[in-house]
Amino acid sequence: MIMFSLNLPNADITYFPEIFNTKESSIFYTQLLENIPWRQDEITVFGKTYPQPRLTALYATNNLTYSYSGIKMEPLPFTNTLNTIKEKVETISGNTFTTCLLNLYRNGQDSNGWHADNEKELGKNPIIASVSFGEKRLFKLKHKSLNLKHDLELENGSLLLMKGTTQHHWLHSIPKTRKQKTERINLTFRIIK
Ligand SMILES: O=C(O)CCC(=O)C(=O)O
Ligand SMILES: [Fe+2]
Repeated sequence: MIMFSLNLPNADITYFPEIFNTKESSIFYTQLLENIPWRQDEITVFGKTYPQPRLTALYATNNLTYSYSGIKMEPLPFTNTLNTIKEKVETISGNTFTTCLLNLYRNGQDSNGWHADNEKELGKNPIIASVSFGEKRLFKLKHKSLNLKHDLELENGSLLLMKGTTQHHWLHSIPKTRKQKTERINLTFRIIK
C-alpha cells in the first residue's frame, strides 16, 4: 500500500492515498450519506454560539460521550458499515478504536476551523485516524509556535494518521473554498476509554 510520512517537526503524520479503491469508496460514500442521522449542532466559541459549519454524527463501541467546542455528544452504536471501515483502519494502524466522529461537508462553504484534537477524553498523545470519501478537500496544518505550514489534499478513499505529539504542536483545519465542491464525508476514529 502506498503511504507518505510527512516530514514535519514535532509531528507523526502519515497519509495513505487509497486504502479503499474507487468502487469500495463509492459504496461507503452513498451508504453513509443516506443512512447516517446527520445533524447540525450549535457550537460555542469565545462565548458566542453559532451553527456548526458542517453536519456531524458520533458513534462508539462503548457509551462514552465526547465533548468539544461546548458540545457534548452522546454516541450511537456502531453500524456494520462503520465496523468494516474501522477494521481496515485498525489493520493498517495497529490500534483499536472506540469512537468515530463523522463530518459531512455539504459544499465549499462548509468547513472545520483551526483546532487540535486535544480533548482530555483522548488521553496524552492521541491517535486520530481520518478517512475521507467523496469530494477532495484541502487539509491545512500549522505549527502552534514555529512559522511552519503544510497543506495536503485529502482524497476519496484515503487515510490520514496523526499520532505522537502532533496534537500538542500542530493545529489543523478544512478551510472554506470558493471552488465548486460537492459533498465530502470524513470519519475520524479515536480512542476514548
Ligand atoms: O474533515 C477532516 O478531514 C478533519 C476533521 C477533523 O479535524 C475533526 O473532526 O477533528
Ligand atoms: Fe481534528
